[in-house]
Formats: sequence, C-alpha cells, structure tokens
Amino acid sequence: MEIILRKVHGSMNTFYLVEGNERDDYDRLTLQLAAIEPEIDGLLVVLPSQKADAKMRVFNRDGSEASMCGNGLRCVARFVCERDGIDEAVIETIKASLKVKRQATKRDGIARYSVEISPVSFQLKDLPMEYEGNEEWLLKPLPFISKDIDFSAVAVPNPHLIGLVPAAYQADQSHQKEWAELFNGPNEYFSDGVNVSYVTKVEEGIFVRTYERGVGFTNACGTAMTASALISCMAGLVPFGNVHVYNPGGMVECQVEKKEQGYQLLLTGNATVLSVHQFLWEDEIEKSRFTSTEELGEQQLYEKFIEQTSTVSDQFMQ
Ligand SMILES: N[C@@H](CCC[C@H](N)C(=O)O)C(=O)O
Repeated sequence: MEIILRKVHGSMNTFYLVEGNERDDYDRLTLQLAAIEPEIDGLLVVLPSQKADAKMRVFNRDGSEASMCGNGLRCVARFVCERDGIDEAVIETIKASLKVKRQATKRDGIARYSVEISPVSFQLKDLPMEYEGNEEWLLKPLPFISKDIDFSAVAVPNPHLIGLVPAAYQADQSHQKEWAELFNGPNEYFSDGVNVSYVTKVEEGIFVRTYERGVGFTNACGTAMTASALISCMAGLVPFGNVHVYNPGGMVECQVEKKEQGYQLLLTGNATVLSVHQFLWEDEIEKSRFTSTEELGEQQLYEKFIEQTSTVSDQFMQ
C-alpha cells in the first residue's frame, strides 16, 4: 500500500506523521521506519475522531504506544490546522481531548503551536510507580539513587521521573543513563517504564535532558519539558508563569499556572515539516521502501533559531 509520510519535528524530537484510519499495526509501521532510519523518535498517527477535530496516536521508536507526546502534538496541531484551514483545534488523545492553537509567526518565520498538556497527576498509581507504599513522590531524594538529587514523579499523563541536578550531571550523562536504563527494563519500581529527565537551572530558565521510554536519549521531550517546568516552579527554582526550557534540540516555552482545580500547563514551540514522502508499506520490511521524497526548506529557519539558543545549551553538550 502506498502511503504519504511527513517527516516533522518539535525541538528536533523527530517523527514520521501519517494520516490514516484506525488499525492495529501502526506499531509494525513504526518498527519498519525505525529500521530504515534508526535516528527517528517515533510515529505520529492522525485519525478521524468522533468528538474532536482529529485523534492522535503516538508510537515510540521501539513500537510501544504512549498516551501522550507534547512535541508530537504540536506537529499534529499544525497538520490538522493547515488541513482544515483553522487556527485552533481540539485533538483527542488516549486520555484527554486537548486544545491546540497556532501562534502568530515571528520574524524568524518558524511555525509555532501551543498545546495543552493535561491531565496532571502526582499519584504514583497513575504513572505507575511503586515505592514503599508511597502515594506521591515530590521534590525529595530517592535514597536508592542518590542523597543529593531531589526527584519528583508526575504523570502528564505519560509517566515522568524528574531530577533537579547540578550542571555536572548534564556534562556527563552516565548517571542518568544508568538509572533510566534500569527503570525501562524489568524493575520493581516502574512496571511500564518511565521517561527520565535531569533538570538544571540556567540564568534564563531551565535546561532539560530526557531519556525517553521506548527511545533512549532524545533531543527533546515535550511532556518532559512541561513536567520539568512545573516541578521547577514548585521547587522555587523559577517563578510560576512562562518558563524558557532549553534542550539539546532548541528551546520551548512552558506556561505553568496554579489554578483552584490544579495546575494548567501549556507548551509552545516549533512544529517544523522537514520533508514529504511516499512510502510503499508492505507486510515484509524488505519490501517496504520510500518511493519519493520532497525536501522542504523549513529546517534552515530552525537552524538559525538553534544558533541563538545554543549560547545557553552549549555548556551542557558534549
Ligand atoms: N517525545 C514525547 C513523548 C513520547 C512518549 C514517551 N516516550 C513515552 O513513552 O511516554 C513528547 O514530546 O512528549
């Protein structure tokens, strides 16, 4: 079957995006694409919805399905808004229907979208995380990892473990790698795995590096950056409001507001289309292949933006 794929990214968190109908083998398509291009983070599927403008499903590079993807949602938001000629939409995801909005284009010419990140839960059962009968784990060390790092567990609604770390843990990622690999294999704490982020305060906001469940280290994880901004506000590291979140793939803005009914989170950043492809999707991987590729020029604009943000991020890059 011939399908159209768009290669897209939010903060260099890179996906193929396909529009299709509900079917049960998008995990197979993800694995086929990852076999051809091991550096992609996963697949975004745009489906019809009964209750929203569209539905999004997200597959990690290893074929596992996630309940949410913040960077991916911005790319889906752009696809749906451009397809339907609208500036705002509602996208159904596994656990919630979320509002998305096109942002006015700045002078740099980059397409940007804002997406709601919801629901937010600190209940360990919602990640799930199991640790000595605790119901929540917020801003305190997990003694079996380190006495020096404050960790927090939060579901938005995909699972995140967030550590507030000094800069030395960003320069050498071996500590983060060791624990993230452990928690994403058979282990007693996180039965479904977890996205693990290390967060460091920088003058202009925070820097976040994430080891993603189903992927490994990534340029950026939108839900992780938003959850990290929330935890950084709760810790008093940065004020509530608009938080600049730097990452190895650029910078996004996370709006963190405390409301009576809980926290309201908004993620704003680029939604870049790199290329459009035709792909022959066959049962066997050997027969599946790209049959055409059209490169778009958008990445040049994004690279100029990265040059500006790299003054902050470079100190943490190896
Ligand atoms: N990159 C995403 C999150 C993708 C899913 C994650 N790996 C999980 O399994 O929960 C984002 O931008 O939020």
